[in-house]
Amino acid sequence: MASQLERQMQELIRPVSEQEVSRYLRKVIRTLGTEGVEVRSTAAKGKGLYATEDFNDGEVLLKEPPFVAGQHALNRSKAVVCANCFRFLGSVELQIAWHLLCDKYEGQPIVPDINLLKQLQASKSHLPGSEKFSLPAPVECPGHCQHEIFCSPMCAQTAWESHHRLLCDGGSQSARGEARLSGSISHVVVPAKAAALAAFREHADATNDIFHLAAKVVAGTLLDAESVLEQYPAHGNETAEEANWRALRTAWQPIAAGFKAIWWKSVALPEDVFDEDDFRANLKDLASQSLGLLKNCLFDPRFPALFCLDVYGSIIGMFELNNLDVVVASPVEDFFLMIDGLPAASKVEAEKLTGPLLDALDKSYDTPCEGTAFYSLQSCINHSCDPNAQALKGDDDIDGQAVIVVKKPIGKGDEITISYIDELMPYKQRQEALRDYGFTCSCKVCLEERGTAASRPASSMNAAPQASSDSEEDDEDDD
Ligand SMILES: C[S@@+](CC[C@H](N)C(=O)[O-])C[C@H]1O[C@@H](n2cnc3c(N)ncnc32)[C@H](O)[C@@H]1O
Repeated sequence: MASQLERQMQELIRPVSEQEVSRYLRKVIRTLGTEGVEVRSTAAKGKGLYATEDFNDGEVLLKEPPFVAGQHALNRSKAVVCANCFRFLGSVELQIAWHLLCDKYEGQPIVPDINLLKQLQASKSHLPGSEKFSLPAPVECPGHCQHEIFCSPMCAQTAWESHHRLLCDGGSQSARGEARLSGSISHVVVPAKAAALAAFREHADATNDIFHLAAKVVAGTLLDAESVLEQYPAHGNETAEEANWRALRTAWQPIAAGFKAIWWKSVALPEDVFDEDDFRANLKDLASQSLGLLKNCLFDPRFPALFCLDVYGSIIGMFELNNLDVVVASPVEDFFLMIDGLPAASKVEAEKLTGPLLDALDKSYDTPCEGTAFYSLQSCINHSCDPNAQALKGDDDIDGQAVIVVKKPIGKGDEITISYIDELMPYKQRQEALRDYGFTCSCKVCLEERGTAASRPASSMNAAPQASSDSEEDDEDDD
């Protein structure tokens, strides 16, 4: 007979009822204040986002902050951003100096003048015209750690309450056990926990950024479960274990509503991998290492099911199947464009200072903030190769919100679709790219193109994705 832990684990990873999902997503829509959309399910595609009113070309139909998100590890040396909303911080000077001080060639910084960079970083030196690009001053993490900074006390508090309270190593203060902040899961970070957090972070940085997001989900679920227990402690005949399980199931709702599959079972097999069992076993092993390190920092005996490997695998699988890239344009790019557009005499003068910096930044002068995020509502939008909407940011969108813009008129009742891939690719490449999402596209364009292929003479037939033929003839046909 399955143990209680096994039963709880199975319950967390199984798909939940449509009613439960709808209830949760209606709450998300209400909280966002979004109008004109609803989530519905169909047998063919599962959940989808539908219009409940007409939308015109160019209208923004959804703006949604991430449920969980993170800046890519490699991008952290290029862009100093708010760890909660991804706005660029400080000043253009800080951004340029940080980027150039982090850029290394054979262990040495590639910099024109290291003293100048340090002065720019400390706001002791200024670049001409930079005041036109004012950025929010960095706000320290409430737990005084060095890993996360924010654009405002509100962002700091949001991150703190949603996950960071458990993932903060609290800098020197709390390492000595002095920091006491809101909430009853203690934030006293003893050196052993700080070391365990560092080991987890190091492993995620070296292997897969997605583990950072998974850790935020685990931490957030623990904090939510704790808060459910505080508000609704065990009552009547309920045992403490039953109350803990009730609290965990309630806290798990946002993840339960996400489209999921276990990571190592669902990732598409890369074309150059021939030993599938070995490939999947390696991914599972990687997730197991990461979970082991996370347990060293966060394990809570009240909620053991949250630390089962399959549960961790389904959180990661949820990102794999739903993630949207976070891209926020850099103000540094606009700054150099402004310098370039100055009247000739001022430009010559300004470039005495900015020219060597631009040369040193070279092609990466316009590097945006890059990361990855899971959005509760945006992740319900299905794919079409002829989409009526797109994820598209405007000049005002200077944070990590998902912005979905209407691409062609949408009528009341229509399904809202975006393209997960470059929809201009030929049929076969599109299906290949969609393998990562685990489905064969049945949008109107694909059905038509499949029909065309099926009606061609056998000798020149374009292979449907399942029949995958790699011959050159097929490739040419696709074009
Ligand atoms: C980001 S989710 C979209 C929401 C999803 N339908 C759900 O139930 O949560 C992506 C998944 O939706 C399904 N899907 C999206 N677009 C589809 C399409 N055009 N045809 C068939 N399935 C699709 C696939 O299972 C895909 O892996």
